[in-house]
Amino acid sequence: MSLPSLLLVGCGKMGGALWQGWLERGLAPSVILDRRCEAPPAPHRVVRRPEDIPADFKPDIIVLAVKPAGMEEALSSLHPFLDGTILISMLAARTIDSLRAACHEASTRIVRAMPNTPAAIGKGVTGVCSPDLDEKGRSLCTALLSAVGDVAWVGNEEQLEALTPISGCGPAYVFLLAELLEKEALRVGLPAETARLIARGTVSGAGALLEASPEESETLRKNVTSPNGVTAKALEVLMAPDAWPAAMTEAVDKAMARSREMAS
Ligand SMILES: NC(=O)c1ccc[n+]([C@@H]2O[C@H](COP(=O)([O-])OP(=O)(O)OC[C@H]3O[C@@H](n4cnc5c(N)ncnc54)[C@H](O)[C@@H]3O)[C@@H](O)[C@H]2O)c1
Ligand code: PRO
Repeated sequence: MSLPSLLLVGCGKMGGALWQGWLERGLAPSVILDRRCEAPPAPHRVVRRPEDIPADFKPDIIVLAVKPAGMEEALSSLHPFLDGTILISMLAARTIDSLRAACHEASTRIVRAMPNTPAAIGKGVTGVCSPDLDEKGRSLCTALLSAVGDVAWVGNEEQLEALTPISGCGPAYVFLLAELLEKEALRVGLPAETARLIARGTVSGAGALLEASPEESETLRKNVTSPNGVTAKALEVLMAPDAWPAAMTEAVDKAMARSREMAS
């Protein structure tokens, strides 16, 4: 597959993960704009200032992955490239209306997306919505984003905001679990190297099983849990209503509230 003509703006944690995922599939953005991208593997494609983008470059798609606070500045510097393009914003807490306003009068079709960092290895999940796209535009975006993982089109921005604290933030919750398991492994007396190996292997192995198995996650959990056995004792603690279920609800609510606060 070849990519559409693509300008990636912002190549930090998230933009860099997308870039890495595309590169690993033999794809590459036509131009990457990042003011501090240090050691790019394809330097001829990377520019640090919008003035250094070739004036005759006409991107089909611009992927915006700067911090939400940098939206206006980035889009105003991109004005010569916005007419007739599709802009896919990866920004949390920036609405389609605010993106459109920041494009001023340009005839840009706006797409709002929420990716996650496993895109770097082609295992991302990206939620997407747009009121502006026809079938062809949707297919183009799907082709681009499905190169780095699963794509879930949702009907409106409320749904996109709802999935942000689940899939956008979700990898952080899973990495935290790996950190905590490693700490516990150390606490119960395992050597550091073993603690790291078994914590990472447990989280990544469970993730891989979840991916490979047709079973529900609940069934996979029950498969580990012998009646009246060892796991059951641990889950009594973790699954108590005021433990993980309550903590997860509170975490998602707090993340949603922060997203709304950042949007206002
Ligand atoms: N990190 C994640 O897991 C994640 C997940 C989903 C969505 N997002 C969204 O992605 C966006 C980027 O987040 P991040 O974590 O990658 O941040 P980051 O700070 O790591 O990356 C932002 C990059 O943008 C560059 N940049 C800033 N202003 C620029 C400009 N005007 N022109 C060119 N380059 C510019 C910076 O140099 C930096 O490399 C955010 O809006 C965030 O909401 C992040
Ligand atoms: N990372 C971004 C944040 O923490 C958005 C979702 C994941 O704000």
